[in-house]
Amino acid sequence: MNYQFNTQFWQQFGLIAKPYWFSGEKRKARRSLLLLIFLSIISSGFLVLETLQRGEILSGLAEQNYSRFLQATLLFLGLILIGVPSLAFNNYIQSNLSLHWRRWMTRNFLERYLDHQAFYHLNTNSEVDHPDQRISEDIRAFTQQSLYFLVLIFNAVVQLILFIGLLWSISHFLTLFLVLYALVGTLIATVVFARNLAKINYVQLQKEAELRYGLVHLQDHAEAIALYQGQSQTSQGLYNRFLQVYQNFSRLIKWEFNLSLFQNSLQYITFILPVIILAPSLLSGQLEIGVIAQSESAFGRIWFALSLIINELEQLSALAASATRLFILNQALNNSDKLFYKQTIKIQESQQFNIENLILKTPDYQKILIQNLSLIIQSNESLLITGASGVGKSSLLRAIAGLWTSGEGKITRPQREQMFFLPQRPYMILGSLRQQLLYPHSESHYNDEQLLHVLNQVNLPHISTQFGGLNSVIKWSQVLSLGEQQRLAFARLLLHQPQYAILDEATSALDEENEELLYQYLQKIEINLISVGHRSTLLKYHQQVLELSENFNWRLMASQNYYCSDSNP
Ligand SMILES: Nc1ncnc2c1ncn2[C@@H]1O[C@H](COP(=O)(O)OP(=O)(O)OP(=O)(O)O)[C@@H](O)[C@H]1O
Repeated sequence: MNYQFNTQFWQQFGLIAKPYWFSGEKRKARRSLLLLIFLSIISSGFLVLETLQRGEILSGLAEQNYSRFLQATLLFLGLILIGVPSLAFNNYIQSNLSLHWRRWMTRNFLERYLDHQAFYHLNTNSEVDHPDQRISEDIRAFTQQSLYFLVLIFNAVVQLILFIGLLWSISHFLTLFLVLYALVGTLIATVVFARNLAKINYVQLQKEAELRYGLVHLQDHAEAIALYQGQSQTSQGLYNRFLQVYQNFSRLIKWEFNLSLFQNSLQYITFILPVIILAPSLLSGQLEIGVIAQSESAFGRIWFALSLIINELEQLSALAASATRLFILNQALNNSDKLFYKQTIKIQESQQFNIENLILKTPDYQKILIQNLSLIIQSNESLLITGASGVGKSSLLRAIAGLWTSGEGKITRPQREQMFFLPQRPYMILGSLRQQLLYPHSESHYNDEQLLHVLNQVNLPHISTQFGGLNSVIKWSQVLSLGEQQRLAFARLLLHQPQYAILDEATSALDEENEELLYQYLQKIEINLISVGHRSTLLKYHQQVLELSENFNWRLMASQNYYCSDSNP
């Protein structure tokens, strides 16, 4: 991980920042950026002229010259009329542009996160922790802070150019002294503080994400934790997560304290420096008092420009941490299909279904689950997969889906759109009952009557009225029993009517009567089944049985023979 502001860091930064400015929105984005730069010039010009006029007002007063005083005051008021709206508009454009940038980046990351099911693979990669936080928090910080610094640096450069002339005309020595002073300060700040602060900020983001994840986990598993009476263990776990946040933040506070000492020491000396250096010229009558005020202002502005890194080091370190986290996520998303696993099991799409010499391993390649499996499922046949817990039944389904590719051999199967998977744990989306039924599609080709009919078919005639109709949005996973959720999942399957239904213990929570009802519907509409299950009652819906056993052994037989064999389920 890179915590230094070196070339590599800036390359990574550029890689994250660049795409938006070359995207379909580039014209609008660049126009806003140009406007922002223009407003920055106006605002900086306003600051120079306003400084000069303030000096003039003071000099007019000291000289007791009424017309000089009046002219300077009127000019000052005129400047305010132009300058103040420019400053406000400047902020408005900056916030707006960063919001658009954030929208674009969020969409871009989200699309790639969901594309090719990268979210599934990323979950098993420890380097890319908490992609949720990277997509929400880090993108927000990155877009806001990048523009903030861009404007700040631009303002600094403009003010440097404008004020350095003014200060140079007052005192060469003062100008040179200030430049040297700021350079030495920046060097010390970068070497001593920057690297440590960026690292601590990076860890802070990580720890905050872990704490938030723990709290969300508690919310998601509230019932299980309450039934186990696991509150004290959970509370301890959450507090431990918070302690890590606390400890790292304490380190951050200490470093910020040291930085603040350093910043303030440098800063306060600059308040008195111009007066000390120019005092002899003022006392000897060479300079007016107004010039001292002008030089103080110019000195302050130049100091602001030159000490940008020193003064903004905390923010810069936070930006560096977010940029690094986004860079890592970006890289993982770009390589999600090849980064984590070697693609070894071949998948071929066809109307046939067969498996040839399959060796299936866990994604970390540490354990062989199935060795040399070959089978054919005829177009009018169904397959029941059975075997002891943990032998690899669900993993075989993952390989068929293309989620796990670790191993060897070839799987020939129809396109994914023609296959419908019901996973072991029913998945209830956050949405209405209608969306629940239509999932994973969002557009409905079905009217209310058809949706209610399918609910009836899966023996859930009551849930629509019980929970406020098809459009009511509630936490379905909390209000429906496991068996009801499994029946709702079947309703989805009946609506979609795929060529193949892949059922991973999809009726495990149902009584035999309900299970029979659902399987009979599937048989009636002639969907090919690949089921994982333990009950002998399932045998009659499948023509073949694949039994997996320990030490990656397997046997395949016709279901009627399996029924008679001595190790039937
Ligand atoms: N992401 C993973 N990384 C490494 N190993 C895994 C992963 N997921 C599962 N495994 C391991 O793979 C083996 C097979 O798991 P699988 O879920 O296929 O078992 P199963 O036969 O379906 O069991 P059950 O009947 O209990 O659902 C298990 O030993 C499990 O620990």
